[in-house]
Amino acid sequence: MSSSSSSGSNSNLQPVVLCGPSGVGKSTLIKKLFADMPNQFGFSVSHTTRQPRPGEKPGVSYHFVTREEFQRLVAEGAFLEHATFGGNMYGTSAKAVEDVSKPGPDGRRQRALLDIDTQGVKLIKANHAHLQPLFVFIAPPSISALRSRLTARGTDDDEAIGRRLAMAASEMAYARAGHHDVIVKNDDVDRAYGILKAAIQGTLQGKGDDMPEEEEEEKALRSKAPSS
Ligand SMILES: Nc1ncnc2c1ncn2[C@@H]1O[C@H](COP(=O)(O)OP(=O)(O)OP(=O)(O)O)[C@@H](O)[C@H]1O
Repeated sequence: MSSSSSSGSNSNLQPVVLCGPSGVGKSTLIKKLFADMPNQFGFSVSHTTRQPRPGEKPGVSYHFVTREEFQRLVAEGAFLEHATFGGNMYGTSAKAVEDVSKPGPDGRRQRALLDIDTQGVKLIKANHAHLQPLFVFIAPPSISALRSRLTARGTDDDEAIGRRLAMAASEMAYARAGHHDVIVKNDDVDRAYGILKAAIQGTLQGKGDDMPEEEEEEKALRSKAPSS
């Protein structure tokens, strides 16, 4: 684990990368972190090709760019991840992540918090290793628990849940190979949050939880996932 020094209130500005299957509870844990440690963490400002909405401030809400500019940034490898939603392109640049820990107008620095997928983790490791983040994998107690959570959340139909589970199986295989600094098994939210907080504060001994044993269902799902 490495740390950066700062003159602000945060002594450790190492970016935190949270990664884990859809529905595993990343947003839930992030919400707890923001409530428990207010003003210490910040999200990077994304780039987008969509038009600003009333009240949105360039460079604050988003970096608004043209499609050409966006494509140029993609070609330069500037993004840790990018995707198209509803015809508009969105991306998280390495520079935007670095900017989080630079002093803002009030002089305060924040620690960047990223919620990205395994593809993004691989890109950081391959092309943006200088960010030196703390890589945390949030693991489900089991694939069947993840299925129940996704079903209970009620935001996806069966087909989408199947796709998410196949993706989850491949992300879990990547995590089992030891690419993350810390594993947090989100069985009980408060217990999981305790481990996450200790990892972020640098007081965790070891690498957190063990990955759950690979289940037969997970193996079968993995064969259906796009290779990542
Ligand atoms: N430890 C837990 N036990 C049971 N349910 C949980 C737990 N943690 C989160 N949940 C529930 O699981 C669902 C998915 O959680 P959440 O939306 O935080 O996942 P996510 O990882 O952010 O998903 P996505 O990547 O799709 O946005 C929510 O309904 C949440 O309340």
